[in-house]
Amino acid sequence: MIAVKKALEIVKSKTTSLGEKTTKPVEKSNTYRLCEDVFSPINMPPFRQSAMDGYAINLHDNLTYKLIGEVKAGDTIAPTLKQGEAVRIFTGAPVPNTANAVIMQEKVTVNGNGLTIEAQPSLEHNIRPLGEQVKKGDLALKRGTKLTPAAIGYLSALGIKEVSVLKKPSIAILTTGNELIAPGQPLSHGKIYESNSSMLLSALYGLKFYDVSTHKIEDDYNNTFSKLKELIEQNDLVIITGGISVGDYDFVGTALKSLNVEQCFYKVKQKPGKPLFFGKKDNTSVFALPGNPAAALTCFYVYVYTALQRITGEQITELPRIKVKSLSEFKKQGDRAQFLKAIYQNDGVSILEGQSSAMLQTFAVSNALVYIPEDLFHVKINDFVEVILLPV
Ligand SMILES: Nc1nc2c(c(=O)[nH]1)N[C@H]1C(S)=C(S)[C@@H](COP(=O)(O)OP(=O)(O)OC[C@H]3O[C@@H](n4cnc5c(N)ncnc54)[C@H](O)[C@@H]3O)O[C@H]1N2
Ligand code: MOO
Repeated sequence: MIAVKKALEIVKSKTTSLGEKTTKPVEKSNTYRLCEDVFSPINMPPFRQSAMDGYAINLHDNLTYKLIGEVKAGDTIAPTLKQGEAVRIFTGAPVPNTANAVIMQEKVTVNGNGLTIEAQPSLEHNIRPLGEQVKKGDLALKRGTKLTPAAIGYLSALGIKEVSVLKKPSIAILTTGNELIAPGQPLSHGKIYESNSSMLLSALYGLKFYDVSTHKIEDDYNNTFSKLKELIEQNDLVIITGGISVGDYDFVGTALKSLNVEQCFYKVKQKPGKPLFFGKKDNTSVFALPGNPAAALTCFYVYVYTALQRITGEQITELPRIKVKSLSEFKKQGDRAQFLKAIYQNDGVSILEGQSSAMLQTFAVSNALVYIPEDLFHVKINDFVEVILLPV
């Protein structure tokens, strides 16, 4: 059995960025990282643009101008202004080449064709210069930039429709157990509804991993072997739940061994999630999570999350951890490190009742896990504890 910290170090050292490229439509590239520099195909803005609703003028040394026309957003033909002339103009409209300032309408007096301004503006006042944001051919976004809604808007504004990004992993979830029935089917004695696949699938979707398939097998060695062989060959990450403990019908460990999956660790000194397995076959990472649902989800947030961040080339690979005052007292039994379901609010963290690894009802209302290291046995009210913030 290895310590939590050591297990996390091993996950980090054994996982690395996939380094494969793929092309995505820009609107579907949120959270992907650019794998190439993007150069702007246009000047942005592509023309001298009015920043205000008002009047574009061709300056002269007098405060009165003659109105000769109008330019609105989208107009492609521009009037020609002589010195001392003005046109009505609107925000976003192209400023005629013959105008050199825009005066907002609140600062003028209009009298028929005559326009009087309050004071002489500076040259190019209220005009967004051509290429102010980025010039044609210049670097728009660097390789490695994580695409956010703002970045997607920016690239779209440059007319870019597709981006070359780092591929995200293809992931398979495999649930094991004769007792598992799909929700919607009648429940006979001895059976339970299978819940780990929808739980892990939604956690992955929440983290923006969409290339995920789910599979289910019964407790049968040959099926376990052949299904795992197929999934490991076809995916970058395989997440198994159940069948990893020491029961006579727990076949996952032996099947992984026969498939020559390198065992990086098996069994961690923690509660829940003691029988956690992590292994590698070529470039595929394999996690066998305990079947107990709360143990499976805890291991997902602590270990699988970290592997996913490493595989996608992120610098920060663990969920945020903060030190917060405990609003509860907690006495630990045993000497394993513990991850306790908890609710974090501004004034502190409450450790909840009902910490069994078989139960999800406590987890369902939690937004944090309190980490109790191996050498901590008693948490008193107002003691500072380490809190892992869950992405919920
Ligand atoms: N003699 C020992 N027995 C057990 C030990 C041990 O050290 N010695 N460890 C216990 C611990 S701790 C855990 S955790 C479990 C893990 O066992 P497995 O990973 O082999 O999981 P299963 O036995 O297949 O299932 C455990 C539990 O979870 C339910 N389950 C499984 N899959 C799902 C699913 N997809 N959806 C919902 N629920 C699921 C399953 O029915 C069991 O109740 O081993 C202990 N035993
Ligand atoms: O380690 Mo198990 O996950 O406690 O139930």
